Amino acid sequence: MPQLKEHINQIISYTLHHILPDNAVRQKLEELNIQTDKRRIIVVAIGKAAWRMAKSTKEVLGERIDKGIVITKYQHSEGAIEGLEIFEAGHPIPDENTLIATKRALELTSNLSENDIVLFLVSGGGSALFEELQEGVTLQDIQFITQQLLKSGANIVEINTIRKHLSIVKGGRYAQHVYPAKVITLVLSDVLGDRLDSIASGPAYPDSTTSEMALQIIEKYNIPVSNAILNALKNETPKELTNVETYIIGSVKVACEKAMEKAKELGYNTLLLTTTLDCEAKEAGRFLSAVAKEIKQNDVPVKKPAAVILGGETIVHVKGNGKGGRNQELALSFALAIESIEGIALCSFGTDGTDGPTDAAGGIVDGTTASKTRNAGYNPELMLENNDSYNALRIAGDLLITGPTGTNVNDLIVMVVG
Ligand SMILES: Nc1ncnc2c1ncn2[C@@H]1O[C@H](COP(=O)(O)OP(=O)(O)O)[C@@H](O)[C@H]1O
Ligand SMILES: O=C(O)[C@@H](CO)OP(=O)(O)O
Ligand SMILES: [Mg+2]
Repeated sequence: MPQLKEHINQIISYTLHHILPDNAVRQKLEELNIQTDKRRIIVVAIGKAAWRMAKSTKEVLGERIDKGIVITKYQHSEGAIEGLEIFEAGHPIPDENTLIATKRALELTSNLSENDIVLFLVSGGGSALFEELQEGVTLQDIQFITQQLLKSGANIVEINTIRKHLSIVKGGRYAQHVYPAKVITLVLSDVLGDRLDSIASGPAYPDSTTSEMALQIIEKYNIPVSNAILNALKNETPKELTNVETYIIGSVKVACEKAMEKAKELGYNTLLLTTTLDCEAKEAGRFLSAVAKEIKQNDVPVKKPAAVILGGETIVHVKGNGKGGRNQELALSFALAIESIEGIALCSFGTDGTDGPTDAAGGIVDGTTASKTRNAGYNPELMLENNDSYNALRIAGDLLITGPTGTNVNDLIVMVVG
């Protein structure tokens, strides 16, 4: 069904264009009237959307910015921004450059006074990109624990509970560093339910998680850690901060709305199924195949031609040694369940343009996908089992490749039944 996939592509392009943070940043800064504030302004931008958020901020505030820094993932900077220092670092595992860049951010925001504002631009990815180590914790410790957590099936709230308690800039501690300056934070949310203390591990937000919770998570997922790490986890994060002001300027809900808008324009009956999908990726794929078949056969719960939209972040228990991501895994599982059925297509992708440790944003599949992989001599069921969704979809020619998008509001799924 080439036309269905073409429509999905149009829905995706439209959505990605309309969820760039530029306008939302501009609007919020104007609404807050920061230009006229007499205090000195220092910009600190972290995350995968940091560059674009900083660029729009510069466009609005110009010379009002005294100094600033952008810390983003490799290949996510789009060039120089006058007056701001730009750093790129490792994600999702922090590296030496994370520490170097963060050290610089801390220097730029040291010894501040009540006459200063830190304009903190936060997007997902910030946890790996903004890190200063607690005494007794090494970079290798953080890298190892992050690796273990990422493949354990732990969700991002759980992962960040650990990250917050091991860090001296996360979980509200960065706000303490800049005190008594005011931190005004604009947040692009990539966490379900927009939990501000979880997005980028909430460097300037009171932490709702505790050391006890962190220790329970270590136990729940059997993460091997030393006594030094257990001790570090016992350092409690701040639960109250008096110098922070926080605003959410975008989330997966906006992405879902934009996708619905374009689908309607293309003539589809639309259904927003959820903005909080959070189950195992391949189960979500299988479940959605059942919804698609119901629509195809009975026009239930929505009449054909139908576009069903979902937002969220699934999880994967990575057990195999293949290559993939949660969106590709969902798409492959869906493709297997609708193999050879016509009139159904689905795309699941990360709005940041990267799904797992791959160069794909996700997968865009239909009833021909699994057969194409099979006809090339591969076994797509085994590949799914081995968490090798990237190669299964690559062989079928059904990866979605966008490159870094400039934004990051979690994952979007567009399913169409014609
Ligand atoms: N081979 C694989 N198959 C499926 N998922 C994987 C695989 N390898 C890693 N992942 C998942 O990819 C996630 C990280 O993906 P990424 O797109 O970078 O996340 P985010 O955009 O939230 O930073 C990990 O949590 C892990 O569960
Ligand atoms: O930085 C983080 O903690 C998470 C959530 O905000 O982002 P990402 O999943 O993109 O790494
Ligand atoms: Mg994420």
